[in-house]
Amino acid sequence: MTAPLVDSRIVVDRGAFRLDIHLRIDPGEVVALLGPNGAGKTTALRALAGLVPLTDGHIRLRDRELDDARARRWVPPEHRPIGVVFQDYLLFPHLTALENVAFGPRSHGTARKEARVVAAAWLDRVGLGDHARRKPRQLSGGQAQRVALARALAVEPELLLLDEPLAALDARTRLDTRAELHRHLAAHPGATLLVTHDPLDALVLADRLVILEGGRVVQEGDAAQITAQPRTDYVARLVGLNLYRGRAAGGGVEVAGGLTLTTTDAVDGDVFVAFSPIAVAVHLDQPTGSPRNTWPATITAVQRHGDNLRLQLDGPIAAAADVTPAAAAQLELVPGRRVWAAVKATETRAYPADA
Ligand SMILES: Nc1ncnc2c1ncn2[C@@H]1O[C@H](COP(=O)(O)OP(=O)(O)OP(=O)(O)O)[C@@H](O)[C@H]1O
Repeated sequence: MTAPLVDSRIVVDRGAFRLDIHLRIDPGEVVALLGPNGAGKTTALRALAGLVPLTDGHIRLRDRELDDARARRWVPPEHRPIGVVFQDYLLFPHLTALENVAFGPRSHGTARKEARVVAAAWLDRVGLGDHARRKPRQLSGGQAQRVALARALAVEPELLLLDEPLAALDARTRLDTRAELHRHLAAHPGATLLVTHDPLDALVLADRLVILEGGRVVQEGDAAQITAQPRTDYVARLVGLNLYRGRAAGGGVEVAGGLTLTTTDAVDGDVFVAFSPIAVAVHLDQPTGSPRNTWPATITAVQRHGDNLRLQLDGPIAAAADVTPAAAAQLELVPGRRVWAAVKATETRAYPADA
């Protein structure tokens, strides 16, 4: 096992909110910090950058202690081998693209002339060599993002921090910039921490996902592990699954509302059961026949979901069900309608809750 590049315990108190996480990042690794609003993602990123003091814990980068709350050690941001791209890029409006990028190396002590040479090379690498003299207001959102990335990479940081790097872009630009960012991150020899609440950014750009909720890590792993076995409602929604906690015994899992779901996975004790909204069939009468789980439900909402419609169902368990527009029209699936939901045992996945 290689030694981690970043080894940290980050504790930050902000009034009623407390962030308390262990975060390790390997050399060359891209980690996405994912979580709902207010989970503490930006706080963690700002603590790593040296912009927020630790209440407790430490931040070690390679063999250097950047922060140690108890020893009262704190290395200021400009002396950290860290590059940051903020959510709104924070380009200086009165400086040209070239001067904005040169600001990175300048603030790390590089001489003016050399900083401009480095900056020009980085602008070339992000495809903006011919925009060097433009001011930020003369750049598109995607171009400003690339200037901010060039500025962060121009200091050759050991750790690159990206805070919602694509959030300010429209859908089309986002697609192109995401692919481009992926190339730059693959070429970046240092480690990267990416803060996002877009699961697609995380899945495309990151090697590993760390999921934060309420200032704590609730789950971490690669995309396959997380999508296979979500462990919280937030993660389940993120990967598009219905998720329930229950007690398993003899092939059945007792979940909420006295409902027992039959699964084909051999499990025992406290478990999660997950299934996709696509696996949920909706009927007007209780279906019989092949081994199915069925329960009565009321439609509470109908939303467009890709080519299908997504129904929110209330009942002994809350569930999302995807149906075709044709089925919805034929069965008159509208809010308030009482239906039967059905899921085949083979479409469910059950796994231990305390793994
Ligand atoms: N400067 C501050 N002073 C006091 N509390 C703050 C400050 N900044 C953030 N907080 C609080 O810290 C908590 C975490 O905020 P943070 O911005 O880290 O979350 P986040 O996961 O990045 O959220 P978002 O996705 O909305 O950006 C929130 O409860 C927030 O209200």
